[in-house]
Amino acid sequence: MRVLVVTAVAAEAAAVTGAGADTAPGPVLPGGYALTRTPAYDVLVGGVGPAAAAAATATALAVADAAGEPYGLVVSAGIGGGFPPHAPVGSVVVSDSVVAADLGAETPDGYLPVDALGFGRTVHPSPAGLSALLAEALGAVHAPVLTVSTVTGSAARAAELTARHPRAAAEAMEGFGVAEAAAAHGLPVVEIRAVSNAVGPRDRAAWRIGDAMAALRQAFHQLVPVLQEQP
Ligand SMILES: O=C(O)c1cccc(C(=O)CC[C@H]2O[C@@H](n3cnc4c(=O)[nH]cnc43)[C@H](O)[C@@H]2O)c1
Repeated sequence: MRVLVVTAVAAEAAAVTGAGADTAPGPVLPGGYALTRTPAYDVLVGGVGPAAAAAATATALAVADAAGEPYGLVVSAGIGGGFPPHAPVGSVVVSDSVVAADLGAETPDGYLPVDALGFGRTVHPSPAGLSALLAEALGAVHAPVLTVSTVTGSAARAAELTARHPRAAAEAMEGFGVAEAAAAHGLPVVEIRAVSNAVGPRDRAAWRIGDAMAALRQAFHQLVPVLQEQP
């Protein structure tokens, strides 16, 4: 099965590709997106935020389809914020669902997700068996991962998200965009996040980006044989 891994930035892609031997630069895709090939998966740098991630992922999937080499699985990967106590800094989260957490409308009675307004969707379930297998292989938290367009920076916002999504273990900015593109191509999606910071009041001094990149690299090192075994 061909696997497409989508990261936001080049440093995350380097952590993911660094885990696999024999990396080779792939074609530069329309739009200028950089693709790197490894024996186990291709890695795409798609940009920050759900819209950039959706555009890049859709491009890579369309190019692969046109070449007659379609992907079978899409993975959104990178660093992210962890919801205490589920996902401490340095831990890894594998999605059981990818959730758009701020796609909707604010009303006097509270937030309404876009599907409650009669449009689209806000949840992409990850394939249950595969995502559980990946989480088990990594010793990772297996839980919903939220996609936000604005990084949470206050206790009040963190509490609001936790109230709406009590099982959520992580938030990041790209997963739902990747998932929308994957779904348009009929493909399953899994999100994998290494936790660099706690979701809550902004505290730049507490970010552990190096530790999270190391955890991301180690996670994909462990995933290579698991992904290569998939039919
Ligand atoms: O300025 C801040 O307070 C701040 C806090 C955390 C992350 C950022 C970023 O600009 C990074 C965005 C980038 O990294 C992913 N990411 C990492 N941590 C989080 C988070 O807590 N919430 C959402 N996204 C996060 C994200 O997927 C982006 O690719 C700034």
